Amino acid sequence: MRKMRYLVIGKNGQLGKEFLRKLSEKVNVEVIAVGREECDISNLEQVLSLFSTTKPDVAINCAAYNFVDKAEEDYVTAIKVNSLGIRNLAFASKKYKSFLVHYSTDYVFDGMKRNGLYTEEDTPNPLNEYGKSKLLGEKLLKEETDNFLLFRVSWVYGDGKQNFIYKLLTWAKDREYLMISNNEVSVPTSTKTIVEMTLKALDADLKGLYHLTNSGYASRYEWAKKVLQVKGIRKVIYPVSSEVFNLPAKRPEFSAMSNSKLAKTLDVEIPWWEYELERFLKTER
Ligand SMILES: NC(=O)C1=CN([C@@H]2O[C@H](COP(=O)(O)OP(=O)(O)OC[C@H]3O[C@@H](n4cnc5c(N)ncnc54)[C@H](OP(=O)(O)O)[C@@H]3O)[C@@H](O)[C@H]2O)C=CC1
Ligand SMILES: Cc1cn([C@H]2C[C@H](O)[C@@H](COP(=O)(O)OP(=O)(O)O[C@H]3O[C@@H](C)C(=O)[C@@H](O)[C@H]3O)O2)c(=O)[nH]c1=O
Repeated sequence: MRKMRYLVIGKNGQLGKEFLRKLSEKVNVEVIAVGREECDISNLEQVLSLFSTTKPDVAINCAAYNFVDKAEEDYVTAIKVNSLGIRNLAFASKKYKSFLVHYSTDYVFDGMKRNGLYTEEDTPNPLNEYGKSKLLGEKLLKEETDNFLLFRVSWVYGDGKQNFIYKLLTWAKDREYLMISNNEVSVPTSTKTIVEMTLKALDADLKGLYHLTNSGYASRYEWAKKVLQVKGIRKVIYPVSSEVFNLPAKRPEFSAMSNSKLAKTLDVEIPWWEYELERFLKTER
């Protein structure tokens, strides 16, 4: 029997690394992984050549331009990667009959919802260039193929530097005290949960759009307090409004998404963010 062939695109990012770790535990699968050096997703020729030589059953796209503040100026790169890059992957997936898994973000929402968590039915309205480029990526994906799983994830952390926990721990080393925003609320979500739920969704032959987060929600201040507590770091930490940082990109105030659709469809309990965070911090490599 031919082995199931997975293609992981963006192997050097935090999510890409977690997929490689998890897939290496699986038997009877073949895993091909590429980084930006091997395939720049904004380049259609490179993408087509990758798919024609590998012909994956499932392509998992972990590549993205994630620099939220930088994207305000460098929106051309953000669109090339997060929007046109996804169209390239979707086009190639359709041509070579692969199933495509892709990830979007809570930053497609404006954070103004006041009656509950964001569901898949809510209308996106991104506040910043990064969010706009990711939303356009979603649209182009759906235009090119219907053979996809699209997960919106939020506040992702794992083995890497492009996440809030890494930044917080660096600030805690360098600064006398910390100021952390208490008017931004979403769901810290681990790469481990994302990978486990994605693989379950693939096993269950799900298709379409799902919000994939850990359960519950928190402000950045609550998240930071929990990180320092678990790590045993004693540091003065003040809750402040994000406005004091005067960052280039506007961020949504409340972008927490509900994972109910996914949890109910798969009939699973998705770990609470505090539980998952503690597990991550205690087993960090
Ligand atoms: N991090 C977060 O907080 C969140 C992430 N997401 C989404 O989750 C997914 C995974 O993110 P995450 O693992 O955190 O991302 P990372 O930033 O850790 O990794 C992204 C990877 O994409 C690669 N990349 C960038 N541009 C290109 C390109 N043109 N062609 C090929 N590869 C490229 C980068 O390569 P290089 O190393 O060379 O730069 C990097 O290895 C992404 O879709 C992201 O938008 C959604 C919500 C929150
Ligand atoms: C400098 C500083 C920032 N902050 C806050 C303000 C700001 O909103 C936030 C910036 O942290 P980050 O750079 O990790 O945040 P950001 O890059 O906006 O994180 C986002 O990344 C993209 C990719 C996503 O898709 C989102 O889900 C989300 O994870 O931290 C503090 O609380 N204290 C500080 O001292």
